[in-house]
Amino acid sequence: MSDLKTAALEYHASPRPGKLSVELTKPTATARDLALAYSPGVAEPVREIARDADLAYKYTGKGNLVAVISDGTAILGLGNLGPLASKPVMEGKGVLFKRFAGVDVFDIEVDAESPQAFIDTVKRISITFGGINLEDIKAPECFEIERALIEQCDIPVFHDDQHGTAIVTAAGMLNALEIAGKTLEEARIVCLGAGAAATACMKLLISMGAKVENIFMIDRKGVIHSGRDDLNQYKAVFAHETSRRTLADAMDGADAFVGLSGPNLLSAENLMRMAENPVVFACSNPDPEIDPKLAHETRPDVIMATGRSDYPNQVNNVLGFPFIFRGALDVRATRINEEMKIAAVYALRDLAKMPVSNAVCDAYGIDCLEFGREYIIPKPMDPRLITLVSDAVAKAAIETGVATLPYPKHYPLTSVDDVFNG
Ligand SMILES: NC(=O)C1=CN([C@@H]2O[C@H](COP(=O)(O)OP(=O)(O)OC[C@H]3O[C@@H](n4cnc5c(N)ncnc54)[C@H](OP(=O)(O)O)[C@@H]3O)[C@@H](O)[C@H]2O)C=CC1
Ligand SMILES: CC(=O)C(=O)O
Ligand SMILES: [Mg+2]
Repeated sequence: MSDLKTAALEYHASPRPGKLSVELTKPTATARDLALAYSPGVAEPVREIARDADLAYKYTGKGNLVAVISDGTAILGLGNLGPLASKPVMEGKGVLFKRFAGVDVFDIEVDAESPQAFIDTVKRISITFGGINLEDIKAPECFEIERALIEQCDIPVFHDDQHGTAIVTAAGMLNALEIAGKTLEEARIVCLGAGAAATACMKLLISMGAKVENIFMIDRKGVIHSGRDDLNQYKAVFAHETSRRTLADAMDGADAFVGLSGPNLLSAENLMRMAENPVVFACSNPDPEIDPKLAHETRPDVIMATGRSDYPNQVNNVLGFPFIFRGALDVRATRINEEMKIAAVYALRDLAKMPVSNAVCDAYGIDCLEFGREYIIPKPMDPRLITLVSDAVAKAAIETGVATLPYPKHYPLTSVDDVFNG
């Protein structure tokens, strides 16, 4: 077994199985405490909530509790391995929510025989939560699932692989193109993958200025173009007239490559076809579309990112979902809208240009981090993420009328410790 494999299995198994547990937030030392926490005292908040459902936010953990829910149909880039196998990833998302944004998580793996069964299950349990983070659900089913749940629930429902990924990719892409001396409006972009993450990433880039005719999206059958008659409605949006048919065709002269597909699908030969200062986001997890070492050897001018923690430029939704939900929960937003997503993009983009503290550099064993080819996007350990991204999201929710609470008195947050000092 490789060192990482052994260490990863040991990490998950010991000293106790898994990565998350439930903690108590109130005293339980005395009979009096128990009389308040449970019978008879618990009857009082029950009566209050029955009278006014909003009081669940006052008397229970609902307002800080997010469900991370999967059916296991697209676990990272590992494919459809079923709901139970997705549990380590869902627990992992819970770890990140809590560590970076103080958000409590129940991970829920649903063994559903159909998208409708999944929707029904999630809808029925949704009242328990302040928000729902859908995770690792494959396309195209994920689109209808998310749409139906947004419509049926009055709390934020957010498919992280779509929107979290899109927000972080857009922030990184704006910075990478700036370093390459190019613009989103003019960039020719190849997107390998046409599923949940790829569709949302390209849609967001288009809404921020990229031209659909400059985007070549590729699925297992090749380039998505207007001559194809096998496209579902989600892929058809990206079809345009072109004679390019293969990944190699699409890569000729491309300014940016975004990989949201699977491991080792981008060859050195195809990388060679790109324009100067090529931007390569090989975001498939755990194994990228091209090994960064090979990419750098092939193209010394490459601006390279992956989805992983162990290379520079981690373009991964970990930079999004904890802070986006933090902001949305704190103003009790009823949804996460486009304005909130774009506010998060700009907050991430701008943070990468600010000086980085020694503490963050130390956490990564790096002497110095400065905006440039090896640092286009903030590090997840940067404590300013909760300050800037959550604040931007909360403000955008208020400005667009989806917040049901005013701007919090304890904002902007300086750390996770501030979350309950409001
Ligand atoms: N870094 C990050 O933050 C994130 C990374 N990802 C990564 O993106 C990838 C896709 O995830 P997701 O969108 O949720 O999954 P989906 O199942 O929704 O989509 C997968 C897509 O990849 C395409 N694909 C798979 N193999 C190939 C191939 N050999 N050639 C061309 N296209 C291929 C599929 O094509 P077809 O439509 O023809 O089946 C499909 O469009 C995963 O590797 C995942 O780890 C996802 C979210 C976040
Ligand atoms: C990062 C992530 O959500 C994924 O690879 O699916
Ligand atoms: Mg995912």
